[in-house]
Amino acid sequence: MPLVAGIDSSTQSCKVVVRDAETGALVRQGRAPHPEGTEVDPDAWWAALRAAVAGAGGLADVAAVAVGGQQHGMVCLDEAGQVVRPALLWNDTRSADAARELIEEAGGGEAGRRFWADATGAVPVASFTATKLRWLARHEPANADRVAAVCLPHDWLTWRLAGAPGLAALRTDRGDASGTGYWSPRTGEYRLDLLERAFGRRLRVPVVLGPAEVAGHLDPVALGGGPGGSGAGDRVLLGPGTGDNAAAALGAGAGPGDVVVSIGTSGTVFAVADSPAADPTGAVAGFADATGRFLPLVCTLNAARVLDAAATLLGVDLTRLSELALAAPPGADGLVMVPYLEGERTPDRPTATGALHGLTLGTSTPAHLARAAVEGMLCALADGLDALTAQGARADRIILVGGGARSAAVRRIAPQVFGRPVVVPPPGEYVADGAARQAAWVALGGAAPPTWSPGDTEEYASPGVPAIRERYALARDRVVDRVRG
Ligand SMILES: Nc1ncnc2c1ncn2[C@@H]1O[C@H](COP(=O)(O)OP(=O)(O)O)[C@@H](O)[C@H]1O
Ligand SMILES: O=C(CO)[C@@H](O)[C@H](O)COP(=O)(O)O
Repeated sequence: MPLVAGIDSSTQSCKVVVRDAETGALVRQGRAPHPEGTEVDPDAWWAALRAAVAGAGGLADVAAVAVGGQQHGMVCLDEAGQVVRPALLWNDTRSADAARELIEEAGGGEAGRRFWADATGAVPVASFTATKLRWLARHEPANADRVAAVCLPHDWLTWRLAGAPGLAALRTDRGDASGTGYWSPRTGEYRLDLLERAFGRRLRVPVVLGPAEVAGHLDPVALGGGPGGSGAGDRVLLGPGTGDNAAAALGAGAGPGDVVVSIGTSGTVFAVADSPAADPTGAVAGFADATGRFLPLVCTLNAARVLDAAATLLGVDLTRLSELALAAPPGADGLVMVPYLEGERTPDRPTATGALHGLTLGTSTPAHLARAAVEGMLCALADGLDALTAQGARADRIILVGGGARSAAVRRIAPQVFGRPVVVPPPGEYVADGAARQAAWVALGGAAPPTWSPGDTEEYASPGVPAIRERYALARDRVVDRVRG
């Protein structure tokens, strides 16, 4: 019974699962929080990973481990492998002007967007690593001068697990490479000319591995002694890892015809596809997946935290928020929340703020506000679903995952907003599970990852309520920008 471990180093926390490689049965798990903020010292991820591994009983008995991580984050290393400055995360919007510049420099407008979509599968937005490199070059030239290599959160953590054995040992995978803005899912090759265009010079980048290739071995001393340490670490295989959405697709067992809607810190809507996407509108990012296929994806910056914010506004916990939302009628009698609390990426409104429309004496109740928060967050994702299907994705089945899917209100209101049923797998850590399934593939070999039972899914069906989205569409663009300073 070989065991494998999967690690999810996502925005808000690090989660570790240890599973049976052949059956997928959960053996043990651990978790630890990440610091707040859109700029984070990678050492904080490492500390959280160590704590989560210790909570999961260590890695001494596993055959392989793989890391799924939040996408796009810019981790800059100097020649000695030291981190140059705190990482800028996917939800840090300071590089929005850099994204606009890169599109302008490629011809601007439709031509500029098409250039990037054709070259890299996606139109630059502030989330992507290439725009963060441009920001660094412009705003922190002394730091920029020190950078020798750039990698992503999961690449860096895999490298740390290997003992940080020099920059030449950095490894990544197709899924995460496809979110950098300087790798082409269509050709499977880096576009270092585009990295140079963004940053001003070329940098060392991780080697891109195939889906089940070995990235190295766990360094026996990397996790230290004690309960988190690995006793027999020198033979523990490291998988290539991947971005958290590609890992979630693997963990949820998504296949052709499935659309996954993930409600975590980000809201994502994505499909597993056989051919690469290139959407010049920029709504759909044509990423690669973790199995050798593709992962067209729409991402919003505002998802589970909209619910957190609504609960804070109302002074209730998330369970009560859900009860309140379900106590108001569909459409909340016309109260609409536009949920751009962090600015927004899809649509591209990096400096937008949120808004409440439709306040009357009748809608000024906690239940209406709770319902408007759930519906507004889901409407933004429904727009994403439309964009995905407009690019040719099939949506035979919608699978709802992520922390926000633990909300009964989200599960029950989603079919009313999406206009179709949703399938909800048992509550779990699908990113960590996907990383574990990749680790099992690395450990067991074969042409495809092992088939693991998905557990009992629940289907939520309810007639669609088109008025919810119609009203949201009237409100969506009526927001003001953030006040600077
Ligand atoms: N019962 C619940 N109802 C609503 N939201 C929830 C519930 N449980 C967890 N969450 C939310 O899920 C989010 C974390 O989701 P997760 O997918 O782990 O995020 P990430 O992977 O981005 O770190 C938090 O914002 C948390 O408030
Ligand atoms: O930027 C994207 C996808 O393009 C985000 O989905 C990040 O990958 C962060 O994910 P979570 O922490 O929300 O899971």
